[in-house]
Amino acid sequence: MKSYLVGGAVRDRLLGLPPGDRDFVVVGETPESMLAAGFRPVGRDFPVFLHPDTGEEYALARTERKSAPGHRGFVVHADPSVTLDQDLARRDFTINAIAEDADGDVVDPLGGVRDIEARVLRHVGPAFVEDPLRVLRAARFMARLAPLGFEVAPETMALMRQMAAGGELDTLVAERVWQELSKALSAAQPSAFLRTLREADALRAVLPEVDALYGVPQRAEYHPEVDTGIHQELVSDMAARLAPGDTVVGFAALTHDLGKARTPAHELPRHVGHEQAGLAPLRALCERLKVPLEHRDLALVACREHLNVHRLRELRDTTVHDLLVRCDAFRKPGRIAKLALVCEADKRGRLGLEDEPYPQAAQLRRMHAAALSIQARDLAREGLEGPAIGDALRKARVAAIRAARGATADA
Ligand SMILES: Nc1ncnc2c1ncn2[C@@H]1O[C@H](COP(=O)(O)OP(=O)(O)OP(=O)(O)O)[C@@H](O)[C@H]1O
Repeated sequence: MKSYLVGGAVRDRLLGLPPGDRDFVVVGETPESMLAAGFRPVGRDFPVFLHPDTGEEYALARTERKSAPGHRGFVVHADPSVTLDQDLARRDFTINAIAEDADGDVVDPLGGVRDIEARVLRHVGPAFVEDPLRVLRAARFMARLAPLGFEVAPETMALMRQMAAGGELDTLVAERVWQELSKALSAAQPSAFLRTLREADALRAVLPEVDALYGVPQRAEYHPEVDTGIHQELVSDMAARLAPGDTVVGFAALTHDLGKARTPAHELPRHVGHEQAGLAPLRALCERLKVPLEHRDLALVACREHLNVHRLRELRDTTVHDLLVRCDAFRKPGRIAKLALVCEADKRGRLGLEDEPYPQAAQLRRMHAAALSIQARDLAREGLEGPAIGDALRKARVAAIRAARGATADA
């Protein structure tokens, strides 16, 4: 059987990045011959099989023809006559269209190696425009590759702009958009995702709530970067630095200030009440993209509470307790550490303030741990019952928060 390693695995090896999943393309076979060789079929859409021993994906070489709008309207043609070069030519970017045979020899008819060396993300051919998802893929590859010096080729950007202007991005289903967004958030530089989409005039179509923050001014004494859109980029990159790969933290960091787009013009550059104002657009975004619950819940908490965490040192002990209750921090204890990371990213995601200390993060974690260490069952053991337990629990937790505040101040 003639098979080649293709796609991300070859690209990442040539870039010296850690290897991810390995995908193979198979030439000269049929579904029947694959099954006879012990491969197991995957899904219905594409002729893809799993290797009986390694579980790795082997896809029959294929060509595709566009038959309807959107990313679904493809007729796939996979028979033994399809060549490796034909399969590579249907791919999105030259750096993703490099194959490697079993001896480690590289097959590169589209100049992917040259583009890797030149740090260029370039489309393979004119069929690029047939799948609007590729605009988002370009942006998420940039979130990963921009720190390595990559840029989108001007002719590729021109096609992306054309695709965005044609309105085809509206046909993308929520799951695909979320998949690309979450991959971007788990990369080193999520801001490159936003910048690339903006340059293609495509951010408005997929994330209008996020796009709306560009050009909205903020007070320069707190935000030397001034533009709220630039702030959300800096915060997203800071979150990726503080919590690498954590898309729950990353999504909350990206969306914590959405309310600032709703400030009436006569109140600018102040944004009084933007925490509450951000909840509605955030909910709309989460519903539209079917954002997973854990992501949505932390984002809502961070949107609502980030200013409270910033001024933690001024809050009364009872107020800190109520903040923890609002965050559901006694039933979902992992949430507070993530909230602290989002708030730290917010504070340090400002031009020139990247290395400012943020003692509130440790203080919040310490207060939470102290309050969490007191449980209702401990009080029940002391003979308390009914509503008395609730009152005693609150008092004991508030006292624990007070003690932890002192401990933090002494530390
Ligand atoms: N929408 C698409 N249009 C054209 N080619 C695609 C598309 N999606 C995937 N491919 C091809 O399939 C390969 C595997 O896709 P996949 O989404 O797994 O990305 P990848 O390149 O392996 O990167 P990563 O593993 O970082 O997500 C790509 O490298 C590309 O060659």
